Amino acid sequence: MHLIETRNLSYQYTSSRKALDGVNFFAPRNSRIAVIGSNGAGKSTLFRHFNGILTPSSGQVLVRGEQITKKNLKEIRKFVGLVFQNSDDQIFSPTVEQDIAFGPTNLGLDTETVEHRVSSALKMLGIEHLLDRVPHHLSGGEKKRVAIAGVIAMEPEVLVMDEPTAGLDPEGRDDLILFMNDLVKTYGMTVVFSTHELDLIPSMADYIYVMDKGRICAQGTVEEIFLQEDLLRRVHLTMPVLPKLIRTLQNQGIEISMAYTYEEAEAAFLEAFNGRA
Ligand SMILES: Nc1ncnc2c1ncn2[C@@H]1O[C@H](COP(=O)(O)OP(=O)(O)OP(=O)(O)O)[C@@H](O)[C@H]1O
Repeated sequence: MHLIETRNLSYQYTSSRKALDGVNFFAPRNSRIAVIGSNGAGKSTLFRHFNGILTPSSGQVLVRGEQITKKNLKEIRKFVGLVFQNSDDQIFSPTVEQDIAFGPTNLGLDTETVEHRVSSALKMLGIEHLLDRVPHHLSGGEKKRVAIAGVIAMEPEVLVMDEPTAGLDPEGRDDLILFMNDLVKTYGMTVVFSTHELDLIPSMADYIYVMDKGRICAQGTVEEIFLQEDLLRRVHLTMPVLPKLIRTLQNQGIEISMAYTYEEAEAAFLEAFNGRA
């Protein structure tokens, strides 16, 4: 049984084109899944189905094998935490502390547990110093961390993040990648996210879904997707810079292994060029 599964999921806002059209998606336990696609491809619409914010026009959404109903909605939202693309849609309390406490308090947890959850979430996101700040006065990157902390404080088993790296500075992005990987490795969580920063995906995901015009047009491992240059071009995406450079060198007859992360590329270049003048 998958933690999240959609079967032939379609969704239509009031406009004529379907925002989702027959989407079959699944997230197994302990996986790191990237969903990519150009603007308007349907990524946010898909994510909003995972915890019942949107209800399918047709098809099914199953969470732990169960369809989402009014009765299990609260339980589902505890299980699947969704971080919105725009942090302002998520943050509304007068202080950061109150904002992060909002979710756990709503779960009916006692004060001591709520305090513990809030301080752990602040620590995990490295934002203890923001505790008393007014959320709406924070920078974009700070707001993003607060929004993620608020969801983490609910201790979901699946964390769904819509463009989590957008607006973060380079250090903030690196911290987020380490944090996400730690959630999966140390806490056994499942992470599903969307991004336009394809270069980051090899260090953040094991599996990729490619969306175009409301459909899943390809899916596979990082290697399987990023070597399909034609497919990426067709859906208005570009191959990440490291595999693209290595592919160019290979096409020029240089013997070098394909690589996707910085560390892999460093090893591949050293192996290929070691000893050359
Ligand atoms: N509230 C809404 N009302 C009407 N149409 C909407 C609404 N939200 C999204 N859409 C439309 O649904 C389609 C999918 O949008 P969605 O936001 O899911 O795309 P996305 O892949 O997340 O895009 P982006 O990368 O720009 O965030 C688009 O055509 C969009 O215009």
